[in-house]
Amino acid sequence: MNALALHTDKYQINMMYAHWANGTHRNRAVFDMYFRKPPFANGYAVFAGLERVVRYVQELRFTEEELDYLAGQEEGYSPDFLEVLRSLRFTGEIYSVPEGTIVFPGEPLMRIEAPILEAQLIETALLNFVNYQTLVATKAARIKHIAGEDGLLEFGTRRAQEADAAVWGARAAYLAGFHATSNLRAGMLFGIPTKGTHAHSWVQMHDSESEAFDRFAAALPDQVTLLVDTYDTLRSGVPNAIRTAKAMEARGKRMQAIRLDSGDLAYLSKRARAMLDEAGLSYVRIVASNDLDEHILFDLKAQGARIDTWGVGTKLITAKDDPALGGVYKLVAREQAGILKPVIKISANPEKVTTPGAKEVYRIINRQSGKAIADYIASVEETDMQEGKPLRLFDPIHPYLQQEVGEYEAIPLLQPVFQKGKLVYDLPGIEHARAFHREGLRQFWPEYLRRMNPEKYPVDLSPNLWQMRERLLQAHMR
Ligand SMILES: Nc1ncnc2c1ncn2[C@@H]1O[C@H](COP(=O)(O)OP(=O)(O)OP(=O)(O)O)[C@@H](O)[C@H]1O
Ligand SMILES: O=P(O)(O)OC[C@H]1O[C@H](OP(=O)(O)OP(=O)(O)O)[C@H](O)[C@@H]1O
Ligand SMILES: O=C(O)c1cccnc1
Repeated sequence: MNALALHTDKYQINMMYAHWANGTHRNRAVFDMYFRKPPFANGYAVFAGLERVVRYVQELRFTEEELDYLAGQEEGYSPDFLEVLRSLRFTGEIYSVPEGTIVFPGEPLMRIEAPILEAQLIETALLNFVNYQTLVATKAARIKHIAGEDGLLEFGTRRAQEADAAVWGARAAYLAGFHATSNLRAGMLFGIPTKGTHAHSWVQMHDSESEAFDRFAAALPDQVTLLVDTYDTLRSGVPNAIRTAKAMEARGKRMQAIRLDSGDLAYLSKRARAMLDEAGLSYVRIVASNDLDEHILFDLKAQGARIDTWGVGTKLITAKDDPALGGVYKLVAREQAGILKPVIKISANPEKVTTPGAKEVYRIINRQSGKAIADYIASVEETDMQEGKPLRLFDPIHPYLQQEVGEYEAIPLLQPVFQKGKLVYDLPGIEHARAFHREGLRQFWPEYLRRMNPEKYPVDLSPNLWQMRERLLQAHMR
């Protein structure tokens, strides 16, 4: 089940076949991956999915079963073509921003340079991995932004769009600042912390709530979080939890928390906090869950809710309010007579006109403030920004919006990941990627990071690139 070469759209194989039939399948091509609009009307996205992409590319090969399946297709692919597929391996270059990077619309997140046969094959899988993981990481970052230093638990597996989404979504949430997941497989696969409380069924399996609480505490004395809303949160759940906590104290143990899972979470948490404090149990924390997202968190905090840890499931793992990131993979250069020539895709919508050529992205940091001013896309041959020469920044759609910058640092965002088909990138561990993400956020003024109506962060083109795009546009308009 791990074979993923056919995890692609049929049109990719058909184009690959037609290239092969015409003898052009070894011509080199350059593709950019980027998105046009951040999800959730957020100001940015959090890039995720590279680890999955690396594993996929490393293992990319057609199995006999896959080749047999292709041989039976109505297209009648020639056996000689299937032989070419049998020996296909990725031999090209992939550049990518690291996982956890704060990214913006219109800038290349990945650049793929390879024979067209390979570059075309991997499009679908790369978009599949990066679109989903980036979406969930971005949703998680929004929730984290509101939660601040509170605890955040990922509870989404039961509502996720199948098993892969559950584990990679749990990883994306951790990358963006969640503290643990309830999914043990994600914990094992990625080395992320796991946490669990108990369900209503535990209470219902006993003759009384207090018996259920005592038996749970006896079995797992160091990991006791009791769900207090099975019958009546304030009349029975919290008083029973207090009795159990006191009995634990007599055995030298401390209850960790209670969990609220229904009703008015602001009111109930304040009342529960007061009851716990009055009983001398100020160390017992309060966990809340029930269809939470960043908006409800914001509201609950505004109401003075006394919640220490938030369990978030459905709305995070399914990105319920904006469930697809529209990342695309567009051809920007192709080999002609042995050299790579930029190509353009024209659209009546100026935002959809592609930016031709192999490009690098630089994050321009103001040396005085240490904050990011803009991202600057230049052709790979341009070196002005590495040499610190003054830059003219202007909006590619509204070129009259301009500024000059002198004292800056230009950080290249795209890193080499594969070179001539070999992995040259040291994949950072998840803890490292998570810390990198947290540090990256510090580079941005809060105006770009706020939950509602964020400022638009500038993503600009170098004058050279802009002129080249204009030239190609004019040439096609004639
Ligand atoms: N004080 C509050 N302010 C804003 N939203 C809240 C507050 N308390 C709870 N919520 C949210 O309101 C929604 C209430 O969900 P729902 O209508 O299912 O009620 P419930 O209390 O869970 O009922 P049930 O007992 O049927 O589960 C949830 O998304 C919850 O997180
Ligand atoms: O609400 P979410 O953000 O998706 O978090 C996960 C939910 O899963 C559990 O509920 P359960 O499966 O028992 O269903 P219910 O509480 O919705 O009835 C848990 O009690 C949370 O409420
Ligand atoms: O551990 C929990 O409390 C939990 C796990 C999954 C879903 N809801 C709650």
